[in-house]
Formats: sequence, structure tokens, C-alpha cells
Amino acid sequence: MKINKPKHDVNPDLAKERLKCNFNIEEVTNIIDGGKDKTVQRKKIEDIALNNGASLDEVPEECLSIKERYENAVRKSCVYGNLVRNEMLEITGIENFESPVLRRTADAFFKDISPFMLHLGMFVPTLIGQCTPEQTAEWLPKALDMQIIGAYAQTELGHGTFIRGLETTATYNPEKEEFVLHSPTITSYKWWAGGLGKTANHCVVMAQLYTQGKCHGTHLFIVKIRDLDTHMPLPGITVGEIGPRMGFSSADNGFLRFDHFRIPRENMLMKHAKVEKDGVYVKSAKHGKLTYGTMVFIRVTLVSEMSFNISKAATIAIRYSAVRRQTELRPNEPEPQILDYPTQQHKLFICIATAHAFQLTSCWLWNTFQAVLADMKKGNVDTLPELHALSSCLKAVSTSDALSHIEQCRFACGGHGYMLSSNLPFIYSFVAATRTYEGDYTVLLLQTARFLVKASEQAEAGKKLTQTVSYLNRTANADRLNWDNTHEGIIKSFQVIAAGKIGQCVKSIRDRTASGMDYEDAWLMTTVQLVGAAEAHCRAVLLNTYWSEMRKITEASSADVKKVMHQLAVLYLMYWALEKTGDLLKYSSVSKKDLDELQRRYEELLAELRPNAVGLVDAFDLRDEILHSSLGSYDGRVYERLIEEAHKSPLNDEPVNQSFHKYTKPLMLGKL
Ligand SMILES: CCCCCCCCCCCCCCCCCCCC(=O)SCCNC(=O)CCNC(=O)[C@H](O)C(C)(C)COP(=O)(O)OP(=O)(O)OC[C@H]1O[C@@H](n2cnc3c(N)ncnc32)[C@H](O)[C@@H]1OP(=O)(O)O
Ligand SMILES: Cc1cc2nc3c(=O)[nH]c(=O)nc-3n(C[C@H](O)[C@H](O)[C@H](O)COP(=O)(O)OP(=O)(O)OC[C@H]3O[C@@H](n4cnc5c(N)ncnc54)[C@H](O)[C@@H]3O)c2cc1C
Repeated sequence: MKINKPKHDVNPDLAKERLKCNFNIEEVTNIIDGGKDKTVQRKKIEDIALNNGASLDEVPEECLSIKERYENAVRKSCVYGNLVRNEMLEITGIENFESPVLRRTADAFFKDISPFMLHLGMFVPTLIGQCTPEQTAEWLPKALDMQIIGAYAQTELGHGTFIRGLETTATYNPEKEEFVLHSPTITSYKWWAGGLGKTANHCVVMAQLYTQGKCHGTHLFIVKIRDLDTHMPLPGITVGEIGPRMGFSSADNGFLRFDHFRIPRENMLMKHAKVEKDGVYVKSAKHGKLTYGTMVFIRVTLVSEMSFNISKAATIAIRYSAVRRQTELRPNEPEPQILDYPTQQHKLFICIATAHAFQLTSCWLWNTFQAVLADMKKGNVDTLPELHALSSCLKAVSTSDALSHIEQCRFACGGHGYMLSSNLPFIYSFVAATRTYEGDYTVLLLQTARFLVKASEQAEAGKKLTQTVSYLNRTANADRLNWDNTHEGIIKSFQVIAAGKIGQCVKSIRDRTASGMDYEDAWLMTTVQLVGAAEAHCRAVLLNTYWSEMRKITEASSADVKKVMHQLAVLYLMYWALEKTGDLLKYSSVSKKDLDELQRRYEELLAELRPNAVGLVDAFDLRDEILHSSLGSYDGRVYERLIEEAHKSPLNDEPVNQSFHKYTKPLMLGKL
């Protein structure tokens, strides 16, 4: 495979690691990409992106001022957007504008984030999901062609989670056939939308719809906020950037206030509900939450996004761990590579396995999502609640797990992992936001819990449940599962844990209502347990999906690839079984002896995977231009790169900084 041609000689330790690898790396890359043809397509697209020198920064972006960073990111976004529009979409097909491959190439341009990301990430998907055919014809081609640039303005200063509590109003005036958008309070300022502050000239706005004196709840509107020629905000619009934050530093998250701002009636996105010219409100949707569709879509895509981010962090940390040597094990022996420490393997190999688990689960979730969309096209919304429950918990758990694994990767790189040039802090702060945005972790797990409690009651009543909760049918009457130390046994025990926790929640709610509490309070008092139950359900889904999809996808693989893919999946099962021993002890007949045996097997498995560790991260096939890491490059020249990066610090531009003469010297001389 022609990848990552090293500019320098490869670090000898890393070169030796590659000789140890006993499986065909390209075969695993093809599995990750979803087939050989997909790998070929990805490489073609990456070549287009990476052969374009405009992605290179003379000064590292983190060394620029806030303004320079933004301006540099816009420059690169325009070059990148143009490439996407003119060359890459021809290869993927326009319908795949959000293909993970395009997302991956964006990282060659931006260590942090593009100010245009939300345009493609949320504005365009909202047009696709929420417009009538006429509206689609009007706006989508312009948006895809970047003639208009949009943001998704839903969250307000006072409300993000509770969408029904949003305060922005859209009041219909039948005389003028217009909506009047207004921000009545300080808390109703739109807040946070990516690209809204300085970049976007349009945005989709979620607002409370009033017509004929009645409020019909939140609906979506497309609003032009800036003049297309001068880019000046239109009269009635106050718009700006919300200020520095933990990450997302090269984008412009924005605020927006409306002062009786008028838009034509046709700017209400009317796929699921409309307001007639005379002001009559007509709802066509069979389900009340279809205006939340973009959020469901993004939650689905975030699982693959998490796989990508973990694979980047794991590649950096494992290559570095092969190069780094530390501490004598025995006197006068060479210091070992830190990758030889089982504790290091424990931190890192789970990251490789998790990247695979999330990748396979995300493909499965994507297919489920497509099936639900097809059902909805036929007018059947029955499968939506299960998709909402699944996408909510998988978004919550995948973002949360990704965050803690990426932090482990940083820990695994010691002090150098703290350097921005390692790229680990960028990856971490980017992923930290994902745990919050598109629905906070706790809030989304509680949405899944609502579904699980209902499912449990249905199982109790003898109803046959849908696939992802069908284990509740089987385990409804099970108390403690007989422990079975096989892979299938571990998966089953996670289903029993989930069923047990959901059952305990139902019991707590019932006990509380029986003792006189109303249902809302009983639910509230039980929410700590409900979050735990939804997480347990999600773990059962992840374990089961990863295991079964891995077996399917490797059916035709070579024996060596089958073996290593199998080892990773077993590692994933064992890791989580050992993490959840308390639950296993509570809900199964597992003994101390069984757990000791599991621990021993897990440690052996780490040692078995050790020779293939570098090969496994090479199989992610992340080119240096995408990794942006002094610690993780293919050639492993870690120390040379750290020194090279240090020289780029603006503080090294001159031998003596002016502050010495201005402040330090007067202090030294007692003249301050
Ligand atoms: C050119 C350069 C380009 C660069 C490259 C670009 C490449 C593209 C890359 C793409 C990457 C993507 C990046 C995306 C970045 C995103 C950034 C962040 C954006 C945002 O954060 S937008 C704002 C998101 N906000 C939220 O998520 C808010 C969370 N809150 C909610 O979702 C709801 O309010 C909540 C919590 C669900 C409650 O809603 P509520 O209306 O109060 O409903 P109830 O709780 O009362 O439930 C009633 C009933 O409805 C069911 N329900 C709720 N939601 C849904 C749903 N979405 N679908 C279906 N059903 C739903 C709920 O379960 C209840 O059912 P019952 O049967 O129990 O009654
Ligand atoms: C980097 C970034 C980018 C963003 N981009 C956009 C964007 O482009 N467009 C947009 O519209 N929004 C955007 N957002 C906003 C984002 O969607 C919200 O911040 C997110 O949905 C969380 O809502 P919140 O901030 O209101 O948190 P809150 O709901 O105030 O949460 C605070 C705490 O309260 C808890 N909590 C809240 N409600 C409950 C409950 N019912 N039960 C139990 N606990 C609860 C939460 O768990 C959390 O711990 C972005 C946010 C970030 C950080």
C-alpha cells in the first residue's frame, strides 16, 4: 500500500514493530473502510485534499491570535469547500455529502474545526429533512453550491436541553403573509450555533410558532441574516461571536437577537406542518417530534465520528509508546519500550477495540436509520421511538467513552502528550464538546430510559418486543443468570444486567407512587438509577452488535485477520466485564474464581495482541497530514519533530523578549 511515505528514516523501534505484525494490514484497512473499493475511493479523495498545499500552515494555528485563527480557518475552508464542491462530491456522489471520508479529509486542513462545518453538518441536513419539495428546490442547490452559508440556531442563552422552553417567537401576520421573528428576553438570545457569529449569511431558527392567537410549539424557519454582497447584518438582526471556549477555537459560535424581524411565509420549513396564507395551521406529521429530525441524524453520525477520533488518538499513543523507552526493569538492561508495560497496553488496546466496536456499530445504526426513514416515507412512524432510544444512548455512551479513552491516550504519552503539537489536546477538547452538544449525556440517557421502562412493562404484559429490547422478553422472569464464561455468556450477562436494572427502576417508581408520590416525582427520584439502566442497555447493545457484526464482516477474511479481529472483540467483552464486576456479582452467579480467571485471560490477551499493536493502528491508515502529531507520525521521529515544533513557537522569534527590558530588568534592579 502506498501510504505515509516517510521523509526521514523510520525510527528503528517502530520499524521492528512493523516486522512483528503477523496479519495483512491492508485487509484490515479494507474492513474498516467497508470494502476494498471504498479504500480505493477514500485514497483518491484524500489525494485530492492532501495534494493541495493550501492546507499547510506556516505558523501552527494554535500560535495565532483569535482573529488570525478564524481568518486562517475561513481561508482554508474556502479552499476545502471548493475542492469538496468541484472534485470530491463527484467521486462520492452528491447524496453522500456527509460521507465520513469527506469528514476525514477535513482534518488535513483543520486541527481544530472549520467555521463551515455546521453548514454541511447541520444546515444542509435540515434543509434535506424539513423542507417541502418546492423549498428543497429553492434552497438546497444554493446551499450545496455554497452560494448561501448557513448555521443551525436552536439553543438559546436560557435553554439548550429543553427545546419546548425556547422563547424566540415567530408570529404570523396574514395581511402581509409574513412571520415576525422576535427575541423577547435576554434568555431568548440564540446562543452557541456554529458558524453563526461571523460566517453564515443564513440560518435555520427554531422558534415558537404563533398564528391566529395560538402557540403551536417549536418549528423551524430559514432566515437570511446578512446581506449577501456586503455581509452586513440586516436591520433587526444583532449577531456576533460568543467568545473563547475550551475548544472549537477556529470557528465562530454565535449569538443572535431578533427585533421584530420579518420573513416571508414560505420561509417556514413546511414538510411536517404548515401555516396557510390565511393563518390556518395544518399539521401533516404523524409523529410530534419530526422537527427534531436533524438531531437524530447527527446523533447517528456521531458514533462513527467517535470511532474516527479514538483511532487518531490510539495511533498517536501507540506509535509513541513503541518509540519511547523508560525505566530499567533489571539493572544494566536497556530500558523497555513503554508499550511493553501491561499497564500501558491496558490503557491503549481497549482504544483500538473501541474504535472497531464503534465503527461496526455505527454502520449498523446507519442501516437502522435508513430503514426507519424508508418506513416514514411510507407513512409508518412506529419504528421511530426505538431509533430515538438507540441513537440517544449510543450518542451518549460513545461520546463519553471516546472522551475517557482519548484522555487515557494523553496520559499514556506522559508530558509530551500535553503538548498541542501531539494533537491529543485538540482531539480531546473537540470530543469533550460532543458529550454535551446534540443532547447532553444524562438527558439523552433519560430519553432512552423512558423507552426502556415502557418496553419492560410491555414485556411484563407478555408483548413481543422489537429487536434491540427483545432480551427483555427472554429475561423478564430471570433473577440471577448462571454465569457462563464464554463470549456469548458475557453478552448475555450484560443483557441480564440491563434487564435487572430496568426492572429495579420500574419497581422503584412503582414503590414510590404506591407510597403516595405522583409519577413525575417518582420518576425524578429514580433518575440516578434510570441513567444507569440506560447505560447498561447501551453496553448490551454495543457488545452484542460489535460481536455479531465482527463475525459477519470477517467471514471471508484470512485466518490471521480473523484471529486478530476476534482477539480485539474478545478484549472488548472482557474489558467491560471486568469494569462492571459489581453488576456481574449482583445479577449473575459469577464467582470470585470466575472473575480471577477472566482477569488472567484478559492479561494474556494483552500480551497476545502486543506484537500486532503497531500494525493494528497502521491499519487505520491515518496519513500524517490528518494526524497532525509530533508523537504519532508514521516514521516515529518523535524527538526530531518535538524540537522542530518548539522552534516554531513565536517566543523563539528573538533571543530576548522585550518584556525583559520593560518589566523583569527593572524588577531585578529594584526600579519597578
Ligand atoms: C466546507 C467545510 C466543511 C467541513 C467538513 C464538514 C463535514 C461534515 C461533518 C459532520 C459532522 C457533524 C458535526 C455536527 C456538529 C454539531 C454541533 C452541535 C449542534 C447542536 O448542538 S444543535 C442543538 C442540539 N440540541 C439538542 O440536542 C437538545 C436536546 N434536547 C432534546 O432533544 C429534547 O428537548 C428532549 C430532551 C428529547 C426532550 O424533548 P421534549 O420535546 O421535551 O420531549 P419529551 O421529553 O416530553 O418527550 C416526548 C416524547 O417525544 C419523544 N422524543 C423526544 N425527542 C424525540 C426525537 N428526536 N425523535 C423521536 N421521538 C422523540 C420522547 O421519547 C417522548 O416519547 P414518549 O413516547 O415517552 O412520550
Ligand atoms: C461546542 C458546542 C457547539 C454547539 N453548537 C450548537 C449549534 O450549532 N446549534 C445549537 O443550536 N446549539 C449548539 N450547541 C448547544 C448544545 O446543543 C447545548 O449546549 C446542549 O444541548 C446542552 O444544553 P444546555 O447547554 O442547555 O445544558 P443544560 O441543559 O443547561 O445542562 C446543564 C446540566 O443540567 C443537566 N440537566 C439538564 N436537564 C436535565 C434533566 N431534564 N434531567 C437531568 N439533568 C438535566 C445536564 O445533564 C447538565 O449536567 C453547542 C454547544 C457546544 C458546547
